[in-house]
Amino acid sequence: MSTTPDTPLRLGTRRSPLATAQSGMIAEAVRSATGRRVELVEITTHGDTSRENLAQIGGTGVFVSALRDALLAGTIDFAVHSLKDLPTAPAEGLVLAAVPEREDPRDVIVARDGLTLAGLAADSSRGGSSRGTARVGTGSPRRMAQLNHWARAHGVELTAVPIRGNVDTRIGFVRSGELDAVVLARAGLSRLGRLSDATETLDTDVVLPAPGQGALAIECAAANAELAAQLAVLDDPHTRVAVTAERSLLAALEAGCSAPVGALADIVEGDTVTELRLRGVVGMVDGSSLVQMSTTGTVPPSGDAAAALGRELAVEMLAKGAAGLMGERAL
Ligand SMILES: NCc1[nH]cc(CCC(=O)O)c1CC(=O)O
Repeated sequence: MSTTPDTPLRLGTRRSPLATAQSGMIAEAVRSATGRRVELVEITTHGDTSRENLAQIGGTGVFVSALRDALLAGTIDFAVHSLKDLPTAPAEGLVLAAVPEREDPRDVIVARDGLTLAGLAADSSRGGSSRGTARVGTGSPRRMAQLNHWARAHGVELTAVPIRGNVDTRIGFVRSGELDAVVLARAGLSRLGRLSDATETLDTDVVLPAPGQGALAIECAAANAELAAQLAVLDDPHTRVAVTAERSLLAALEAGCSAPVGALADIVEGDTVTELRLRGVVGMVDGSSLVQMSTTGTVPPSGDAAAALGRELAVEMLAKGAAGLMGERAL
C-alpha cells in the first residue's frame, strides 16, 4: 500500500488573478513533486476588500496575515505568498518551507503607444500627452523615488499617480488614456501570461526592484514538519540566498515593505568561489536624493553569510544618510 495519504493538501490562496495564478502553479509543482492531491481554498484579506491606499492600511503585510491566521488555525495546510509582500520578521509557529526559483525580478512599464520610459518622457514634453507631463501610475514609494530621480537626471518631468487594483485594472488606466504608463513587476505579468503588454523592462540601474520581487514563498505550520520536508523539494538554494540578503538589508534599514527601498542580489558562480553581489537603493520619494550602494561577498551559498552581507550594506547605507531619506523616522 502507498504511504501517500489520500486527503488532499489544502492550499490557501487569495482570490486575485495573480494570487490564483501563482497558487495554481505551485499546486501543480507540489502535485508532481509529492504525488499528493492539492485543492485551493480561497481566503479573503483586508488588502483585497479595502480601497484605501496600501501604505495607509499597513502596507502589503495585510495580504499575508489572513493566510497566516488560516495556517495557524489549521484550516489550510500551506500558503503561497509573493515574497516581496512578506514582512521580514519571522512568523511565530510558521516556516518558510520553500523559496522556488525566482522569475526575472525587474519592473516593467506598460506605456501608451508602445513607448519606452525615455520615449514617453520625450513625447510628453513635446505635447504628445495632452498634459505636458507623463502621468505614470504607481503607488510604490520605491518606484516613485527612482523614477523621479531618473527624470531629474534627464531633465524631464514625470508625475507619479498613486493607483491601486489588480494588474488588469492598472493596465486599464493606460488603455483608457487616463494614465500614460503604469509600472508593474515583470514576474506578475509573466505569471498572468500578459508579458506582451509590457513596453519596456526597466534596467536595474534605473529602477532596482523590491527585495524579494519575482520570488514566491511557500509557508506552512512549523508543527507540520513532515509537510515542510515534502515542500522543501521545491526550494531553490540560489534564490533563497539572494532573497535572504535582500530582506536582511531591508530589515536592517528598519524599513517596512512600503518604504522606498530597492534591493537585488545575484549570485556569480566562479570556478573556485561563489560570489554574492548585493545592490541597495533608498531615496526620497520626490527623487531629489538617492543613496545607491553595492557590496560583494565571497560566500558559501549559506543563509547566514547572505544575511550578514545585507546587514553590512545597511550599515554603509545608513552611514550615507539612508535613514533620513525614508521619511517617517526622525533621523
Ligand atoms: N505589490 C503587489 C505585488 N506583489 C507581488 C507582485 C508581483 C509578483 C512578484 O513580485 O513576485 C505584485 C504586483 C506588482 O508589483 O506589480
